[in-house]
Amino acid sequence: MTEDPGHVPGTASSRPGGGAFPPVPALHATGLRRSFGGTVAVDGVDLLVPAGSFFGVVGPNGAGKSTSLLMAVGLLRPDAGTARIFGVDVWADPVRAKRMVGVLPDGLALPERLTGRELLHYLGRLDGLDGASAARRADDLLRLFGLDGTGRTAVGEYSTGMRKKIGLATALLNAPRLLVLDEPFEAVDPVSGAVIRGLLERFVADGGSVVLSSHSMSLVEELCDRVAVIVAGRTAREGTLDEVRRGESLHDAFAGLLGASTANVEMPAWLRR
Ligand SMILES: Nc1ncnc2c1ncn2[C@@H]1O[C@H](COP(=O)(O)OP(=O)(O)OP(=O)(O)O)[C@@H](O)[C@H]1O
Repeated sequence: MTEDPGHVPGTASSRPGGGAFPPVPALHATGLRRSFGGTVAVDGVDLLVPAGSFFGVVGPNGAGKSTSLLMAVGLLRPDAGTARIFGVDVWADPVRAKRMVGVLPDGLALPERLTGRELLHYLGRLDGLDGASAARRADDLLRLFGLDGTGRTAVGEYSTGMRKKIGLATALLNAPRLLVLDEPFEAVDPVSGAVIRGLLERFVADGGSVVLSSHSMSLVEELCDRVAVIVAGRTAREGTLDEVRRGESLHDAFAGLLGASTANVEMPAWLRR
């Protein structure tokens, strides 16, 4: 079943009888579950990302954020659960669903021997762009991310931050309506970080939707209007930023959900001077 995928993000659809459908979410995942062998990675994650929102996903290491995002965009098959992008089921109609989303997965595998420009041009052509458009978008994106001086350098020789930026460029290449970005600021220098941040804010201001996972609570607090906290494979709390932090800082709310404290760190005796 679909939920009116042609609907314009952020607006209520009207029907002839005068009533209004609720706006179609940019992303709606329910009951996601996934195990790897004996390890339960995700054990009941729900994500409701309204169209036009800037949505943050936070959680401790190993909580299941990356696995949940992969399932939500149709890159990893869940053991159970559903995921829809603008109402289109990512498993029933993957081509249509994937056309609307740009993804930066964790540990993105890239063709190592291509230059950044060749990679973007090639992916653009695979996405159906004509040669001139693919070349123009490749050049625009390389310039945007400060990679236009990389010349003949193969992606395999890129630094960690450069790989993150070329990954982001690939996510933007097909001008998606939704961006799902797994730790987009990780390993990125401060100037590039500011560019990415400005770009994402502009993307949302223009009607796009963004889901990003991050370990930076301050960044999530500054950028996101909605947040999901994933703990031990489940959505522990989800809502507007204020609903999730409940009068505290996001950091304190997060630590509280984990029952964690950094006040009394037990230093092993052998490490003491
Ligand atoms: N391909 C895989 N094979 C086996 N186990 C996996 C695989 N992918 C993830 N896991 C396990 O699933 C759990 C959740 O991992 P995941 O990467 O989704 O967590 P995360 O919240 O994104 O963590 P981090 O913040 O450290 O990136 C972990 O226990 C991890 O070891």
